[in-house]
Amino acid sequence: MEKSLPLHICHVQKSTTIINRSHAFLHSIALLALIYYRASYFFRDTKTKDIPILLWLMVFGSELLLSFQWLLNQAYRWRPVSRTVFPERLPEDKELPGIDVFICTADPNKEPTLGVMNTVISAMALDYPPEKLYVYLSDDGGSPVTLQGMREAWRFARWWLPFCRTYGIKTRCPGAYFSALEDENYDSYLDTKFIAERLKIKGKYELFKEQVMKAREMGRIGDKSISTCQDHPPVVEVIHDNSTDALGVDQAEMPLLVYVSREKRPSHAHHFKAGALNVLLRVSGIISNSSYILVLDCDMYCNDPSSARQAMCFHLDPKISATLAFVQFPKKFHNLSKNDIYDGRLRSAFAVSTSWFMIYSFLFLSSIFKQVEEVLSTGGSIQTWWNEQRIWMIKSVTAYFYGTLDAILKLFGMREARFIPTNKVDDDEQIKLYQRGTFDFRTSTALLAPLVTFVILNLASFIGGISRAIIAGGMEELFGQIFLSFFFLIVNYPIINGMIVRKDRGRVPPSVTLLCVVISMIFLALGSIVLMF
Ligand SMILES: O=c1ccn([C@@H]2O[C@H](COP(=O)(O)OP(=O)(O)O[C@H]3O[C@H](CO)[C@@H](O)[C@H](O)[C@H]3O)[C@@H](O)[C@H]2O)c(=O)[nH]1
Ligand SMILES: [Mn+2]
Repeated sequence: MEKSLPLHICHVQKSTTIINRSHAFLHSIALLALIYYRASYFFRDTKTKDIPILLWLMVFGSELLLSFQWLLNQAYRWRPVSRTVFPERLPEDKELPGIDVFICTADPNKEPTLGVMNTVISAMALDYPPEKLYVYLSDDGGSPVTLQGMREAWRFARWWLPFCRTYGIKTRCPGAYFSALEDENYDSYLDTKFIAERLKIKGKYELFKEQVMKAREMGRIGDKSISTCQDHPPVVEVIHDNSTDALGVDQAEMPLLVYVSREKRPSHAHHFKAGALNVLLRVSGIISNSSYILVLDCDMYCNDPSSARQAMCFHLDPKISATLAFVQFPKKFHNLSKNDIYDGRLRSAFAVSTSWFMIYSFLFLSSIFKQVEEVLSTGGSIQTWWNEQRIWMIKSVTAYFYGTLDAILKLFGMREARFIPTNKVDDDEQIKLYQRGTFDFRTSTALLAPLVTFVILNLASFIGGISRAIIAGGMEELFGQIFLSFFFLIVNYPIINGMIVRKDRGRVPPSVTLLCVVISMIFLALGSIVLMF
């Protein structure tokens, strides 16, 4: 028997490993020195304690927290690897295991049906034996519009799938394929048969779009009293269509497509996406019961048709399959602008705060240089790093702050689990601002307030520091304060710009700025009270 070649190879990135570990070593020494300095304060003679204990504790607490975060982040820096797969070495199609694809949607208004159906179609069009592929959509909205959309998607897929297979189309999400087409102009290189076929399929796609829109209009008029998002009976429907309109393929060459809307009643907790996935497990257990499951959100699509086969290169490897739970593909975002201000690319960032001066400066520079090194070596630019800094600060004072608050409240039983699906409807004005690299501050006051307060406090700290240095001297002592607040201010210039300069609708509303000035004054007053003790 011929010796079987490996399905995948894992390479350790040697040079990155060395850089990461040396950096981790130096950085941890500096952190330990800082912690030692902070802790030694408590053993000092009370007479030499010039800084109030409360302040010391607060700063120490946040430094410990940041150090802990830093430590956790070392996990994926310790042994960076890259993996290569060889799908061509997989067993023959008839020996491949079945895959159940689970897609969840919750609300046809926030998650436009056309987008959800594009996800469904891209999953059906995966390069995998169709008789081994089963696509399930869970509709928590229980909406007839979505069900009708599924029937239309099925009809269109009968044209789309053979088109993709014949011409080896890489982008299997039709919406993405046709919109990318508009930007490119390479038709002169292509044969006329393909161009004609593509035109035909584009026509079918336009028709499909129209049908989905029509279903939406009908849904609006339909009787809302029978069922709502929160209150509806279960529906399971295997989508099929026996109409004889010129078929693209035989039914046999299409993956099975199933619509599932679980029963929801206001009196019963439905457990959000997790609850929906549980129901899909039960339904698929009866219909197909495949050994492997691919989970997608309704706003994702498979951007590489071979991804199912790629995943199988890990799952079918006898060396690791016994201990392998899941394969995770990196999320790629489409429509990212060049200067991606919201840092959608998802690289992680970190930093450590304020003046045992040498140690601080070392930690500050060490984390900045490490981050710059990582950004540049992963193909980013200085601009990317700058955006990451800003978004890290923004997330720290908003998302992480509220997340922590939420976790604490939940711990004390003062809050129940809640989930509001993200709005996936395209907002043209918002997209325009984003493409121009301008922040859109049209969001809740709760989100803006900590951010704007953070900026105002740093502004106060910067101005206060400068004037104290001028009036009373002592530039050396105040250098840390002045430098750090200046750094925060320039990184967050877009917020200052949104507060003061901009006049468009995406600016920071003046009422929010005013509110934050008041909050900042309260903070400063509290600070001075603490300083008095
Ligand atoms: O009651 C619900 C609520 C949500 N969803 C679906 O869950 C998915 C994620 O919801 P979304 O509003 O897009 O949340 P995000 O914050 O964008 O999602 C991120 O965070 C979620 C919670 O951690 C993860 O499940 C997602 O994969 C991840 O993309 C969507 O397909 C929803 O349709 C349901 O099926 N039922
Ligand atoms: Mn999402």
